[in-house]
Amino acid sequence: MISTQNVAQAAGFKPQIDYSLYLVTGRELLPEGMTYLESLEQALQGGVTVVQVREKNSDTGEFLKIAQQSQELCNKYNVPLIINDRIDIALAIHATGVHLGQTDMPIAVARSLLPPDTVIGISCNNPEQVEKAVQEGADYVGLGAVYGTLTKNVTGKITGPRSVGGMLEKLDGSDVKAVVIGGINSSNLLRTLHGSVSTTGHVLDGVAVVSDIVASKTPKDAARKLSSIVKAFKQASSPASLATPFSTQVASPLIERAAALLDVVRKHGPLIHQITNTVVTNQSANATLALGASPIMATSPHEMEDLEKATGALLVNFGTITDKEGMLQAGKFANLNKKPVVFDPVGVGATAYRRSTAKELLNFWQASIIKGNAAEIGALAESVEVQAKGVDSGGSFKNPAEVIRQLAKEERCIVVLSGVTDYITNGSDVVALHNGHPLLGQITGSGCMLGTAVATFAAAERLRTLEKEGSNLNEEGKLVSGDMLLAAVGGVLALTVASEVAAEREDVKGSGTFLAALIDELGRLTPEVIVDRAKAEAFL
Ligand SMILES: Cc1ncc(COP(=O)(O)OP(=O)(O)O)c(N)n1
Ligand SMILES: Cc1nc(C(=O)O)sc1CCOP(=O)(O)O
Repeated sequence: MISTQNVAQAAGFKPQIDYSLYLVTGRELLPEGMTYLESLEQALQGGVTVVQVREKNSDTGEFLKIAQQSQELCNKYNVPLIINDRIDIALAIHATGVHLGQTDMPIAVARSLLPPDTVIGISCNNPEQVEKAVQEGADYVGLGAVYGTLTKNVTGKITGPRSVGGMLEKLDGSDVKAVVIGGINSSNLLRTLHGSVSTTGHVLDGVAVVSDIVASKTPKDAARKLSSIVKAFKQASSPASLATPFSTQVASPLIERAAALLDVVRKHGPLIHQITNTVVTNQSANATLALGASPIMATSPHEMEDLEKATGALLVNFGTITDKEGMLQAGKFANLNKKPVVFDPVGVGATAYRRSTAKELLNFWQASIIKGNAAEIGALAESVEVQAKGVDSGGSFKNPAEVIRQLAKEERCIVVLSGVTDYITNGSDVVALHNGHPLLGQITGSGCMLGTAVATFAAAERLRTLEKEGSNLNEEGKLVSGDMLLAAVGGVLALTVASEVAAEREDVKGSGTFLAALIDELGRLTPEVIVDRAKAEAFL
């Protein structure tokens, strides 16, 4: 049977491949009772869009037979076939393409041997390799390994999604396509797609998978699940589906909508899971209750799978980092259950351990909102402008809006920079809020309570959006439903406005009575008071 791909090749055109779901075969992983061709056909029926035959332990004759059989099946489903490493096998079956590794035949030599319309892909593990692949005329790159995998002994570094952005940026201005590979499954796929974007907005064309499909007893279902996640992500991130940017809104409706989330908190009383530090656990829990939500301060990694199904949002505050495994698992399951994750990297600039832990966490799960003071944001942004003084900050940025914009693009999330003026960005629009009171600086943990308030409003914004939008395909493709910029603005305003009202009370004589009054005023706060007192400015 002749496929459309073969017809395009025969006419001398390079075939256009849909890389959305790229199956790399692995016969040694097949479950008992499942034949290779049965598994491949099911995978094709489930929505695999391109297949690579990868035979690491076969002699030439066996490889050729498997390649021919695979091609018959792929042609039946009009799916292109690529051969791993072996130019001779690709030539023998007129394959659509070959996939080369860094230590395989150079692209130029492979090109000289293959018909000009053959697609050539190459594995890359860092931006320099991607740059070289573009110069040498690759048609696509396989980036990885993005996570650890049992399928192959990976020699390069595990990139994590955060390093994929830097590699994708090297493809800007070229037609070279990109997939990620290594440890991808239906549980981490959406988070991987969301996190693997360059600061210039370059996204992946697809994902390559071996074991999640090949080792499955139901490869059709496995492929279908992966395929629907990729489709939903592509739909949600298409320009037409992206939310109206703030720059086309006026500031006051934004404040009104953010303040209105307080009513949603009180209507639903969402559970706010907080892994926080031992200094502030009690007052953060009381602040959560006062706002109308319900705190749970669990830390054990063993309960995160259950907990993140029930929670409204997760706050990871690593002020006393004693529960790293709990933090890793909590974020992973929050991403899986599409719950907002607020990260408060307390004192991240203070020690090398904190810096490496922050990187590890941000590579393992995707934060929806990062909140920190100038020193914390500076440390994450690798800026030398502001120094850490323990968990406090010394100095300020010359251009805070630019620092947080860049960090938001790199981390693919909302960034809140707290201080006398609080700055909030989604990577393009920046809101500055001038509320708050100096007494907030006189109590320990006011920054941690800010994280609590932001997480509470994030839970409310997600609930509000799901109530309004239901479960359409556009929401399915998002890691978290709702406008997390709005949530961050609401959470910051709730705490800072309540602090102003508390400080004005006659019974407040100093920081001790202020803390009690602050909890009271969080409980008495209304959306109207927030709107009346909000001092907001927008930098577009
Ligand atoms: C899509 C895709 N990306 C990367 C690889 C790995 O190829 P390589 O580096 O040649 O390693 P082996 O597959 O030969 O072990 C791939 N096969 N496919
Ligand atoms: C074939 C291959 N190449 C990799 C690379 O990093 O280049 S990782 C990998 C195996 C991917 O298998 P799984 O989807 O089962 O994790």
